[in-house]
Amino acid sequence: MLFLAHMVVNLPPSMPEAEATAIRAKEREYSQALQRDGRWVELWRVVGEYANYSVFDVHDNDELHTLLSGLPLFPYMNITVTPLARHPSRIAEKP
Ligand SMILES: O=C(O)C[C@H]1C=CC(=O)O1
Repeated sequence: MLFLAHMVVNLPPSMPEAEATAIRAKEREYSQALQRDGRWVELWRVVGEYANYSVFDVHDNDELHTLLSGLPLFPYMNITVTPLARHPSRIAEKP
């Protein structure tokens, strides 16, 4: 199942820079592992915002929830999830 996720990151200004840097490094490692295993299919920065649009390919809602709630930045994110279905007018085929 494909899902679009909009993630907005709000790190508290009071968070020490070293802590913010460490959590961002963990987030990068976590997200790249999921990209490598094919579940995090797209990752795009929203221009001018500390936010992204991502596409996930997972088995079900529970898997997506587990994956999202495991994000190191999860406690500092607002996430909106939209389930996706194939558009009937789409030409490009993806397996
Ligand atoms: O930077 C972000 O948008 C938040 C998050 C998503 C992937 C990642 O590495 O960090």
